Amino acid sequence: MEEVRKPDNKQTTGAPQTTDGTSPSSPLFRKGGEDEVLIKIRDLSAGYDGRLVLRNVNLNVYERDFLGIIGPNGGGKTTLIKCILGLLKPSGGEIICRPLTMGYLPQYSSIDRKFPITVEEVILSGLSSKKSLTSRFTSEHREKALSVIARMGLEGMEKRAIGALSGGQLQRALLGRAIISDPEVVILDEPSTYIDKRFEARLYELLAEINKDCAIILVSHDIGTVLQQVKSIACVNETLDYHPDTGITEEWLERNFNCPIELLGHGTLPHRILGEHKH
Ligand SMILES: Nc1ncnc2c1ncn2[C@@H]1O[C@H](COP(=O)(O)OP(=O)(O)OP(=O)(O)O)[C@@H](O)[C@H]1O
Repeated sequence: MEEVRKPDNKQTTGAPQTTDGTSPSSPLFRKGGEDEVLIKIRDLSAGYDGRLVLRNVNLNVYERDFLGIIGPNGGGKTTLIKCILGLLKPSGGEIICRPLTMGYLPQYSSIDRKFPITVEEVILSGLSSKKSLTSRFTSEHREKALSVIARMGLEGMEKRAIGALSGGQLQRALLGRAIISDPEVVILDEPSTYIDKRFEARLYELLAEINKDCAIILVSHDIGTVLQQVKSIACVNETLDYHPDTGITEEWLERNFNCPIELLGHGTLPHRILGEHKH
């Protein structure tokens, strides 16, 4: 049973209402891709208060994909994620998927740090869908939370309120919440904003590990780092331009960012970008 999210049938489940139509010449086709398509996005448009910020977006997210989403500020990356998560109703087009478990790490700026909740409670809250509203977390849930706390390098901080964490520690706690349920898709919106270089290396090791069984969608401004981690890349700037691998060119970036971008070589992969633009 697939779920179809359309403007006029929010979160309706039922048979898919469109055929895939993907062909080898289509941007939706991934070279050598025999993996199942987990999420199909077709001609999606979305926005706020009648103003469209996304138009005609087409994208497939595959099983075990590691999709990087890049793009200029305000280009619509978070809006696309909100649509995928079912938090924002599309204005047009549709998102088709079977019921999937998704873990989500929101953008840091959207977190209320004054909310009175501890590290352990934040991480456990990622298992809320595994129990009824009124029942308590089981000892197994708590053991799982402890192992995630260790994986996130937050040992000893279990009972600390999130308001007393550094930015990087809070992002690690939120990442723990996103992965504790072993979801089929993990969506990370700017996960390394406050994370230091030492944990960033661990973060990407961890993502490579969970990517063995789980698709990852990673939104980031750090194009150089993203290109070294992901399998495919999409640039969102009102529309979406998909690249089935990471072999992108400066021209591709410039076209999508609408400004000059310089890639510095580092091994075989672009390492850093410099924007010499006026806006
Ligand atoms: N809740 C909202 N209500 C009205 N407009 C919004 C809302 N959220 C985002 N927008 C607007 O929609 C556009 C796209 O925003 P979005 O957050 O999706 O961009 P983004 O690519 O994630 O940006 P950034 O790189 O700065 O995080 C922006 O112009 C933004 O101001």
